[in-house]
Amino acid sequence: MAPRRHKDDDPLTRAIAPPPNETPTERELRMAAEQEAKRVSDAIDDELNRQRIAEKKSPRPVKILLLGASTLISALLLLYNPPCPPPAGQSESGKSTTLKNFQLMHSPKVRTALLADHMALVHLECARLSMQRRPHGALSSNSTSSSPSMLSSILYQQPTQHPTPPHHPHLHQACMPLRHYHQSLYSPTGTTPKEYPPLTPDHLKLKMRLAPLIQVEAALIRKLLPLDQVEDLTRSNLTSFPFHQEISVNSSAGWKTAFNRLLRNGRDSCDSMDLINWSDPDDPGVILHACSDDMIKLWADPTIRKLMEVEKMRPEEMAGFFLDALHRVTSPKYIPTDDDILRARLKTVGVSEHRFQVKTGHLGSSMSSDWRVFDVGGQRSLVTAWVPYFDDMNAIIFLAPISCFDQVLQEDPNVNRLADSFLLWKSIASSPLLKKTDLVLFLNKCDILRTKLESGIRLGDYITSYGDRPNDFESASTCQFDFDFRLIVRDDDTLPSTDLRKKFAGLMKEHAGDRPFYCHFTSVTDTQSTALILQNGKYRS
Ligand SMILES: Nc1nc2c(ncn2[C@@H]2O[C@H](COP(=O)(O)OP(=O)(O)OP(=O)(O)O)[C@@H](O)[C@H]2O)c(=O)[nH]1
Ligand SMILES: [Mg+2]
Repeated sequence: MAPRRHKDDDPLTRAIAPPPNETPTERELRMAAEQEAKRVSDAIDDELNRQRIAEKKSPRPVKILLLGASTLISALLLLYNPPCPPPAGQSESGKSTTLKNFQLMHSPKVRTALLADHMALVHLECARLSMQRRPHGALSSNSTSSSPSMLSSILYQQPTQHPTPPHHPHLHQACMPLRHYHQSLYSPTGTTPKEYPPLTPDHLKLKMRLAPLIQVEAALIRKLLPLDQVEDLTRSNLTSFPFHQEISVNSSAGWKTAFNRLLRNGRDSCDSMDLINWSDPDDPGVILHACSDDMIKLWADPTIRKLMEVEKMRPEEMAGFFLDALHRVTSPKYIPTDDDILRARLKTVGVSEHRFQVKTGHLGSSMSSDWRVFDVGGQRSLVTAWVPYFDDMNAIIFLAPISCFDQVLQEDPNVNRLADSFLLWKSIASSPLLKKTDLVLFLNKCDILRTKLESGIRLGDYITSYGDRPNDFESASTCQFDFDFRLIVRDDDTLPSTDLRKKFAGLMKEHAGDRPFYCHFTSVTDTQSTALILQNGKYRS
């Protein structure tokens, strides 16, 4: 029989036992410290109880979950079919941008806090794009660029040679327009021969003058990420700066900004002097300002434009639209505008809750001034993190980027992104878990859809039955046609005849019966129109 343990053997008892040979004075001090600790603990308990009672008495908050394609389908599959790996998803549908609209409208202090981080983000975007080193997979979903690394290799590694094809064909295809992907599939070598314009010694000089941007990139990443994340990155296989990967911020981690300090000091406005140390020659803002003319020169250079044309790159459609505003964003007086804040891209990792006081509440719930908006990162690894948020949401805002008709999923080049959105919408509408949740559909990125169609990208090249109908936004969004996408391998690729909005409405009716269908054509980077939708409660369309 095992010997009985004496209570003094218990490590916890030993840990809290008074020290042996304790003097009366020491004992007195210890007792006082213990009493103080108990007082603090009781106060915390009282406060928590008080908050619980207050929350019970106050009207229920309106809870809104922001979802884009991938997050939802991954969770549903996990719930219904755990062994099945979640499918590839679409991030960049505009969830965080919608959240930022809420923040700009309802939280002036948060707006101030966003400034410093977004200045760094805008600068990072300029530095990376000017070096043509935007990371793989980090193209905004509005981009149809096939391979920024290709241009990078021309400009930065082999300036006088033709580039070699990328090492990883799958990555290369990630955001490739279907047509080009199609061509590459059926061309004998797997790639279409391209004619690159020759570079001159002036381009080499330009490249050398822009070299300090590498240092800027590293410094900005350090500025943006919490210390532990920077350390993790440095420890990973990317052992040195600059990092060839997309920057993401875990929503639970506070950004480490100068502005958090300002906020703590009660400041709610700023000027650029708060954000750039002009006496430090290594400050990213100072270097960018010094490189500004060369960056502008680079982007105006006809050879570089031609290179981008050959590579099917459309920088104006990327998040880095700031390249058109280089002079403004690198000027000493630069402070990010609301537009800049909405357009700067930072991938979300994790689930974050944001609280707002809203004067009128809609979305089909009880009136309440307290709104809680949940933003969920679009990566599949986060699935389990946000599943618990499902059951008590008043509404889900589901963002379907409709400009993606000519793009395929990053992880599955056989699936058209728009077709994937239909599938995901169907999954939400038919989910028994969401029976009591209002579903609000944002058909997002309308501005990009319009630009794409105007630039001559034909809907009919991707959606067969669209045929020769007028290639403009109005026809595309309202005309009746079959959604039979090219290059879709799923069984349900022949979809019923309807227009874009009606297609989603039809799926809702088919799978959710007579539940109300709230739908909006949105460009959530447009603060004014988005504010109208969010503020005036025009949810019923
Ligand atoms: N032009 C345009 N850009 C948009 C629109 N909506 C989002 N974007 C841009 O698309 C990029 C991605 O948007 P996010 O809001 O970060 O996407 P997300 O869904 O939060 O992505 P994850 O965090 O990766 O899940 C950002 O650069 C946005 O500025 C839109 O309606 N029009
Ligand atoms: Mg996000």
